[in-house]
Amino acid sequence: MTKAPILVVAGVLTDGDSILITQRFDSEGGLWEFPGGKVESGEREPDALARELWEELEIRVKVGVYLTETLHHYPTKSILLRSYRCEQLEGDITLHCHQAKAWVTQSELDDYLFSDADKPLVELLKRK
Ligand SMILES: Nc1nc2c([nH]c(=O)n2[C@@H]2O[C@H](COP(=O)(O)OP(=O)(O)OP(=O)(O)O)[C@@H](O)[C@H]2O)c(=O)[nH]1
Repeated sequence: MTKAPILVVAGVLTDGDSILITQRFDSEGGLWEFPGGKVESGEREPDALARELWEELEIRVKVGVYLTETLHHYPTKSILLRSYRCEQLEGDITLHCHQAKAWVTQSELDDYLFSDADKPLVELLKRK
């Protein structure tokens, strides 16, 4: 039986020309992604994203425009990844759930290995 996809929200934070990306721990595959996480039952997506960015990075954000969504089937689960632009309002980034962060320009995105679900978003950001 096919399981329902897990709804995940991801935030695209920018500082000038740079975009924030975060790297999972090696024990979780070590791939790069956009910070965010699973939407809890009854939660609005922007609220979930703001909560996740607080939990993961200790920053308060304003969630902005919706960017895109990708339905990706991993071998053991399916993810519906929905991304939004975010503006940092408060806080200094402190990593709680990732091993590294990087601020990268559009052209540098190709230098990082992303989760498969993120590839359409990466392509979109390279064109923006
Ligand atoms: N946050 C985030 N998760 C992503 C991205 N791309 C992607 O495939 N995922 C997957 O989506 C799922 C999100 O899980 P998570 O661990 O970040 O969410 P969470 O904080 O709510 O998890 P928890 O269940 O450990 O509390 C993971 O399986 C992760 O690998 C992405 O760009 N950002």
